[in-house]
This record gives sequence, C-alpha cells and structure tokens, in this order.
Amino acid sequence: MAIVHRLLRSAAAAFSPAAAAARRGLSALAAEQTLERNVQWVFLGCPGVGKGTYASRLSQLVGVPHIATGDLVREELASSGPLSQQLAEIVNQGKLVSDEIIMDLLSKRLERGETKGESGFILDGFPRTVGQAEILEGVTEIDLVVNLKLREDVLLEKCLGRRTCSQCGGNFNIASINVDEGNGKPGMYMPPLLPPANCMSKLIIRADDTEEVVKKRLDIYNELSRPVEEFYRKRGKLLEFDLPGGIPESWPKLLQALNIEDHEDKQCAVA
Ligand SMILES: Nc1ncnc2c1ncn2[C@@H]1O[C@H](COP(=O)(O)OP(=O)(O)O)[C@@H](O)[C@H]1O
Repeated sequence: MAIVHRLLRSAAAAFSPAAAAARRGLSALAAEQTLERNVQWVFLGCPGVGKGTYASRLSQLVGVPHIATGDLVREELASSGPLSQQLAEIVNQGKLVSDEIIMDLLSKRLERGETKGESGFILDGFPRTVGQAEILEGVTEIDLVVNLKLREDVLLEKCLGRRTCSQCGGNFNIASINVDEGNGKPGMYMPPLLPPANCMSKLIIRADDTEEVVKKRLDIYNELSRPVEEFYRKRGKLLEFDLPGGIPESWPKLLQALNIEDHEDKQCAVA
C-alpha cells in the first residue's frame, strides 16, 4: 500500500508521454507488495447501480477499506479548499474530474489509510477511464474487477431516489422499483432502502442527482468508462454480475459469485 500511494502520487505529477515509460518501469517495484497482501478489487458499474452499497458491505466482510473516489471528490468539495469551486462546477455538470486531481485525492487517501495500518482495498469509481486503468496497472496488481449491471431506466430511478443523512452520513434510497416485463420474462423488484425515523428530517439529495445530470453521467459512463470493462475483460479479471433485484436478493448471489461466505449473515438468519 505504501508503494501504491507513492506511485499514484508520482503518476499524478507525471502526465507527459515521456513519463509513461518511466511509469511502466515502476510496475516491477509495485510487484513486490503483491506477494503477501489483502485483496485489491475494483467495482465498476453505471451511476446508481449500487457500487457503493455492495463495495462497502464487501469491504467490511473482507476487512479492507472501501475507497470511493466520488466520496473523496465530495469531501474535497465540501472542504471549501482551493479546489472546491472548480470541482463543484465539474461534478454538477456530470463531467469527470481530471486524472491529475483524482490521482492526488486517491494517493492522499491511501497514505492516510497506511498510517492507520490499512492494507488492500476495494476501489469504487476508479478507474473510470482507460487512462486511469493504465496508470493503476502501472503501479499495482488488481486481483478482481466486479462489473455490476442493471438496466438503464432502473439506474435513473435509483439515482433520483438516493438520499443521504446529513448527520450520520447514512445512504438510503426511497425509490421503489417494480418492473413488470410481461411476456413471461422475469420482472424486477427493488424495495426502497428507507432511513430510520431519526434521519428522516435530515435527508439531502446530491446536487448531481438531477435527471439532466444523471443522464449526462450515464452518457459519459458509456463513452469513457465502458471501455474500462473491456480493458479488464481482456486481462481475464472481469466478473460480470447482473443484479437480480434489491439488496436482500442480490447480496447472497454476489457472495456466491465471489465464493465468499457471510457467517454473520447466516448467524443473523438463524437468530
Ligand atoms: N475516477 C474518477 N475520475 C474522474 N472523476 C471522478 C472519478 N470518480 C469520481 N469522479 C467525479 O465525482 C463524481 C461523483 O462520482 P461517484 O460518486 O462515483 O458517482 P456515480 O454515482 O456517477 O458513480 C463524478 O461524476 C465525477 O465528476
């Protein structure tokens, strides 16, 4: 991890073609830390698919940090630091932040984690372009990439239903999705994930979760992030996962696909 954040930082500072060759040379150094370490996974998927929800649950189960670059961007935005105005304009238009800024935020986050003894990670929202995937590949080994998939009309509804508690930071979703396919095809039911009563009056909506901006983010995903799926598919690292429904239905199936047992879930079920 120490190596990963240092290398990401040097990647952030070195965006010239001449630096590309040097970056490739760094991979040998990074390989040292793949011998004995925690998992290094990536979650891909369109806005609203549930990357944050599933990556966060898995990170608790596997014992590695869940690092969402969207959260890092929002923290920076809220900090009213020198970048916040610039970031607000980009994010609220649904556009991508520059690689340089993202690398800088990510390497700082990894560095903070390292001082707390963290190792391994589940990345959510990074890499989002083939360029970012190449940089990541140049600095460390990714073991597995989970590609979460859901139909586009449902994604929009899910984004519009997202709510966050401004006090506890909990993420909820008020959308109740019930797609009836007809023609004998299986429908899809995703119950809302409602907040507890004490969060109800403190719910906020992300500024970029408006219909116009979500549509723009979906377009950008299709243009710039979809090729990242192919990048990892070619390397045999992509696990495709079609979400069958809401969390109660999808979570056990995702664990099954990942070959992971959730003992706590079983204990809860028994209790
Ligand atoms: N890896 C990244 N590269 C560029 N911009 C990013 C990246 N991660 C997050 N962002 C910025 O932060 C915003 C919110 O990210 P995120 O919470 O991951 O959104 P989404 O719900 O669209 O997956 C993005 O629309 C983008 O502006």
